[in-house]
Amino acid sequence: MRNYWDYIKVEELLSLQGGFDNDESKLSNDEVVFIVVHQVYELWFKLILRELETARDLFRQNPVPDMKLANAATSLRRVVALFEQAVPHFRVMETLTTRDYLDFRDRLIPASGFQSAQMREIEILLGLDDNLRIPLGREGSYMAALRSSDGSASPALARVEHRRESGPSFKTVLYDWLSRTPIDGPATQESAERFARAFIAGHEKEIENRIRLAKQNALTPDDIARLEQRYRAEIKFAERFLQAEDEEGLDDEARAFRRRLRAAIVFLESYRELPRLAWPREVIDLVIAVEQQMIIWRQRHARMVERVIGRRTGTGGSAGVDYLDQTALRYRIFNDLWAVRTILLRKPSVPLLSHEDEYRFRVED
Ligand code: HEM
Ligand SMILES: N[C@@H](CC(=O)c1ccccc1NC=O)C(=O)O
Repeated sequence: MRNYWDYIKVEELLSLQGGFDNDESKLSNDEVVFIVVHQVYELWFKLILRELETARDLFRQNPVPDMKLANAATSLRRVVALFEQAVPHFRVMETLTTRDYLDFRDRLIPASGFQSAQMREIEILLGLDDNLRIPLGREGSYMAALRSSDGSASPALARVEHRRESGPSFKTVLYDWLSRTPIDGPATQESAERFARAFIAGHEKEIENRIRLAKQNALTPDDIARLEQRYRAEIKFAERFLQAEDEEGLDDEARAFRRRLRAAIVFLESYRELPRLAWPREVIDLVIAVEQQMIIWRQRHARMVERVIGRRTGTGGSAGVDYLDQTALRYRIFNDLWAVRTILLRKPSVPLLSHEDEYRFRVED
């Protein structure tokens, strides 16, 4: 007969909180809290990975079926909800006082959350650039930290190695998809760059207007000079960003790709009321929401760590909170999506489209 305990595997699940010696009777409530909070996180990470993989596989198609964008949004919305649920969960860990935790902490050395394979898988699947990674301080790379203490392979290492080899990152396939956006006409380099030029002109006009208003309301001549300098820097940023002149070492093809990508993001954000652009824009907004939640997760973990162990060295050998604060600040994946929000224009200032009708609903025959 079908029953709850056989489906949820309750007995097996409740037998997994015994720590290194698999004997929960030897553990304090504090240590069982420590273990259970981690296990709950790993289950949230499991669900996040499933949804990110579904979204990645969807965008891996070329063309990406428009009818499937709603499914991608559903997966990404669930990832946001999972992180939003996981972040406050650190509150349970904060019921541990520093002294309570120190009662069993030394026995954990050198184990660390730095060895959470699924967190690494989430970073890899999203597309975190390895060049951004901050060394832990003990090993050459984050992959080395996944080896057993005698240097042998581990299930965690196998899991992460498999993820690294299991296809392109979500960022890669999403950016490829965006670079194929038909911008005010055909999906060509020329139409992308023509739109970018028109947008830059609109941006410059809007900023000039803001400088004029600032001059009318500024307090002192120094204020005017400072504000004008800032606004002119914004104009320069918009030009360099849309012409992809802000990145060193790009060859012509890579620079042309960056220009198509960035023009597409600006285009989707600027005309999102056009029906055929609505879902694509919803997707890129959800990608920002996912990355925002991941940054908040890192921050919330670091504040919990600071509350529980202060700024002492981590069991994994890192500088502890100082290391964690750096990763929260530096680990960014979707910089292009975030940067566009600096240059978007008010609706009256965006360029008029020549092929607006092509973005209205088409009656599929
Ligand atoms: C009392 C609770 C905790 C403390 C004191 C703590 C402390 C630390 C410290 C100091 C590090 C830096 C690496 C090291 O030197 O060990 C770290 C890394 C990490 N911890 Fe925790 N942690 C705690 C709970 C958790 C929980 C519940 C999770 C959930 C899975 C977690 C996940 C991670 C991850 C994924 C990293 C690697 C972060 C990165 O490299 O960006 N930690 N933790
Ligand atoms: N790195 C933590 C120890 C720790 O939190 C931990 C130890 C074993 C297994 C998971 C852990 N969680 C996160 O790092 C610390 O320095 O206290």
